[in-house]
Amino acid sequence: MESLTGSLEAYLGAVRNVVVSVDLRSAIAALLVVPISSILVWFTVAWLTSPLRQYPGPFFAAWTNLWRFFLIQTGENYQLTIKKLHQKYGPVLRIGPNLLDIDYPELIKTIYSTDGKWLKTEFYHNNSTIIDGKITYHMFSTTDQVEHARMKRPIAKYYSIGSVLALEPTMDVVVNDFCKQLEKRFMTGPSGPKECDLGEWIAYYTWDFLASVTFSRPFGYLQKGHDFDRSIQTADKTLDYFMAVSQMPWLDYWLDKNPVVRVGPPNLVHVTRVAFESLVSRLQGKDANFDAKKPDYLQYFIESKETHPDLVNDTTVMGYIMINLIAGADTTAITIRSVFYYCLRNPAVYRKLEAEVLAAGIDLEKPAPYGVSRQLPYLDAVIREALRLHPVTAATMERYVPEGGLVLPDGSVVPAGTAIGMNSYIVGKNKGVYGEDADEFRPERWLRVDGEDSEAHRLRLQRMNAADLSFGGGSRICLGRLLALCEVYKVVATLVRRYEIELVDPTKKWTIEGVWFARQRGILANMKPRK
Ligand code: HEM
Repeated sequence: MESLTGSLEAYLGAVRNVVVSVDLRSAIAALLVVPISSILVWFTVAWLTSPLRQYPGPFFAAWTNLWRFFLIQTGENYQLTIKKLHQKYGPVLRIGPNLLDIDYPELIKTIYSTDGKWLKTEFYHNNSTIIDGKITYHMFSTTDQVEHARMKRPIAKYYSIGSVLALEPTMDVVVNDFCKQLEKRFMTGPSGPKECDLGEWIAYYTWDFLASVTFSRPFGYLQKGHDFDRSIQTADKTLDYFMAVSQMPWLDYWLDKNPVVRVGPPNLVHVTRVAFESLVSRLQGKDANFDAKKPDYLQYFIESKETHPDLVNDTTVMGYIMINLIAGADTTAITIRSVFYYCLRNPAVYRKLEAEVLAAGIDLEKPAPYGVSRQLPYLDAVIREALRLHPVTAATMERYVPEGGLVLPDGSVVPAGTAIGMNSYIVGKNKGVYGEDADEFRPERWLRVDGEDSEAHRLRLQRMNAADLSFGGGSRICLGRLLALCEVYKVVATLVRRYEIELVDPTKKWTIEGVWFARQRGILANMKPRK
């Protein structure tokens, strides 16, 4: 009897447990089902009612920005995928619930305009710092046109060709130092000639170059021969963070700008410290690196404090210094690498370039003057072609469509508030502008061809120039482009003049890392001095 009662109790207990667990499971299910189904309904309604539904693109991209977020993690595959999708779907591609990437070079002037109506989107916002507890944007990342004009006005003139050329004596010191190090370490040193990771060394050159023209003091990468403070590596990580998080800008508030635990990329500690020390010692009149007869950007920026006391203070100057370094070093390195990589893989091109540079009367012992190198048509064609085929940035430069919408060439209207833009990597290869061989490196396309009269060449050039987005466009066009070009023309002409250069393995392809700054690796070269 006792055992029967025990079994009954055990049975009832088991039934109770089942009932309780069934209740709990249904409660949990109810709790999950409601929000999940609401989210699904919300996404479905948004998808069904979106005015962008008419534009083609990958299925998931129309639902969530996560599609781009994950694709970006695959590096170069991102730009290759966007290119393939354009080939499949045509010039208008929906790559986000509210984002269109278009390949209409004829709309560059409209979207990247100077009328101040096409605002940058929040894509740019995480490129910012917290100062006095407040998120602070700089000239590249602010989306507010009035604030942008206030930042740019005091210093714009220092990026004109006149101001840039005043820095040429300082540039020459860095170019000479670059050559000295290459010769010592890879050509004539005690260990004899050996192969050089030219891509790496170009980065040492550009970082030291930018530091020298900015505050008359190189970081020392050339002298030390490696990324001794890991700043170059850190800058790469920062850019990769920028590109990933920019796909869903709100993420930055949870990560880098999180007030409790910061989960952002590493800080550029050493670069910031050197910049800060230079500013302080200059303001105190104790900067031993500065020669008052040789201007630098720090001097220009301090001058801007006097000319625009209402707009510029020491914090602004620090921001100006940092943007010079961050926007200027990797970008120019990528361009110089492209020039050498493409030319050295195309012997006929390289031979033409050598012939032109060697005939230009550039002194073997001195860096090529900008005035001379800028006048060399084939060098110019080579640099333009490198910027076209491998532009520094390989992502959509997003802008908001203003009031009134945008009528596309197919007659459809993109409503105001849509994020839209072009990608230099895509428009630079537009076959309507550059021809069927747009995917090939052919500098001759920039020159007059046999049988082409000067008017036809002028018109063709005009069309290619209008489609050139390698430095962006409109009121947000690259501020440092003349400085960058000066740096690139000088160093390419100097290296070609002084050395015989060849790739260790001309058949080996470089690898690309990154999307916003598509950085290349694996450009190994052998070099020897010209007789
Ligand atoms: C070959 C080298 C360079 C390339 C290809 C390049 C490319 C670009 C591009 C494409 C943009 C526009 C981005 C956008 O609208 O989304 C830009 C903006 C900018 N660049 Fe460069 N850049 C180069 C070198 C430099 C240098 C040397 C500096 C300064 C020392 C610099 C400073 C800036 C600044 C400040 C902006 C923001 C301009 C604004 O929003 O008003 N860049 N650059």
